Amino acid sequence: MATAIRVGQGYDVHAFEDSEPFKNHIVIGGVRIDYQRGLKAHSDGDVLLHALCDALLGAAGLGDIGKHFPDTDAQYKGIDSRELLRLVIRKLSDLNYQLVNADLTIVAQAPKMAPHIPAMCEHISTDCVCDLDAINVKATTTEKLGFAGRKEGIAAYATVLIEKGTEV
Ligand SMILES: Nc1ccn([C@@H]2O[C@H](COP(=O)(O)O)[C@@H](O)[C@H]2O)c(=O)n1
Ligand SMILES: C[C@@]1(CO)OP(=O)(O)OP(=O)(O)OC[C@H]1O
Repeated sequence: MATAIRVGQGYDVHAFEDSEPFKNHIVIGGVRIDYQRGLKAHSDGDVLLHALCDALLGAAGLGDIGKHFPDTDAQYKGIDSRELLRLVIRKLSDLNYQLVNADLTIVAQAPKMAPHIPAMCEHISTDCVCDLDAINVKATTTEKLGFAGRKEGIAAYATVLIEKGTEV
């Protein structure tokens, strides 16, 4: 039995928005966080899960999230991004890939992410069908610099390792 391992990286940004349905809360890592603004998106705007989906798809050589779930398709309007993550995991599983670990970074001046990180890790490990300690979520400000520092939006980075068992 030989094991193939592959790395993937993902990056996503969503801008803050004040109109319905993006008011008063954001969703990050599947956690709803009360906030004075929302994140503009076709889906629920979960920038962290979008970066993770891109990293997983990239690692498997499957393109990116927009290729599989176009933002012009009405079936994804307002969708819970955890559903997209589970669909991505199924695509990898069909190719006999599984997640080894994911290291994720949220770039946001506000709101404070730290209290919500344990719940994010729980959601992601459940959806990725992996151990909790395979998922690491971090947050950082940009010391008020750039679009994130001006609170114009939130960015997220994801790095993943996936493995595939192959018969030899
Ligand atoms: N939106 C954020 C940003 C950061 N944190 C936590 O604060 C710590 C310090 O952030 P710096 O940008 O000053 O390095 C960081 O380690 C995070 O734990 C946060 O919770 N939410
Ligand atoms: C998730 C999708 C699909 O609803 O839309 P958005 O929520 O706008 O997110 P984005 O990261 O811009 O691109 C991926 C899209 O295809």
